[in-house]
Amino acid sequence: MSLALVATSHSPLLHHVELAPDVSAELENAFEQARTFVREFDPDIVVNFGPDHYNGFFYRLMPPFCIGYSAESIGDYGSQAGRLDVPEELARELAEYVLDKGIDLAVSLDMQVDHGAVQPMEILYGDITAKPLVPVFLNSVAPPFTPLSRVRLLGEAIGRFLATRDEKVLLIASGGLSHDPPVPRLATATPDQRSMLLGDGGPLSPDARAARQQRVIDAAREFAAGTATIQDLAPEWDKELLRILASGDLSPLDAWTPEEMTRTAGNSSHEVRTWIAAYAALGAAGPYAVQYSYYRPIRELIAGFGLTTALPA
Ligand SMILES: O=C(O)CCc1cccc(O)c1O
Ligand SMILES: [Fe+2]
Repeated sequence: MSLALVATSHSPLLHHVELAPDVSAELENAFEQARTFVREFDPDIVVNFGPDHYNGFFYRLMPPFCIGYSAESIGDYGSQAGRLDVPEELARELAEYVLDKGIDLAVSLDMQVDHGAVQPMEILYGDITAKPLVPVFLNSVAPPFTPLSRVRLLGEAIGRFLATRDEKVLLIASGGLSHDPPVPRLATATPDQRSMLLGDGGPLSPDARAARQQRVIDAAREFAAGTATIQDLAPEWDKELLRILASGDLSPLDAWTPEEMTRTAGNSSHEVRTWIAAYAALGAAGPYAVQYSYYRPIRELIAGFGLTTALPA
């Protein structure tokens, strides 16, 4: 067994807004560093820690964690649609192992995933089917949230399972860091939004999807112009998180409450759960060292944008 990790923010706005040329070049350099890293590691399989934004998981039944035995990307914001190459047998063995260690999770025989799960594969490989991939969903937008200690334990159990395997495994985490894009929320939902959040009515109509995406694109333009009402990015919180993840000791995160995360870093800051799980998985196999670390708060993307790579030390 050997492990490697790429954790990166995602933002569908990458393809829908203009960035200053220097920021764009800097970001492209970060992506290129990650591409070189995965090319050199040359994984056999990917374990992909991703959130969802009410495209595959709804309040009709919202699990904290779910492993997909089979999965399909819905293709929102122009992301690549279609089935992922999920090794079903491995996904099942992983889910059984994690449950056996006392970490409750759901399984899906047909997981639907959105940009939040697939964008790193698009950035790294230009193809979401480039590697066999086991999708691990962590609820990161739909309160109530499980404590971070449970996220850490999920990651550790996955890391221990992977330590028993022969494959070279790339751990991918997707999301965060601080950010507060205008994703509909149950607490403030209109009746129509509430029905959408429940998952009633099936897939959004093309018009409804276009309207939903345009609302986020408009919010990003306003946020960059300084006129949006969404919560500001929290660079100090982001840097503290990156410091803790790089330290190899994730236990300080057990004291971070979901409420405080939301208050300080925004409703979608919970996407950092994917990073915590992936780093915990890497750490379960032994000491690690961060190889590359990029961070910049990018209002045009509505993201405290981070990208790190890490390897066993
Ligand atoms: O439309 C949505 O559901 C949210 C889109 C979105 C925007 C900025 C950063 C993100 O992480 C993100 O997911
Ligand atoms: Fe997201």
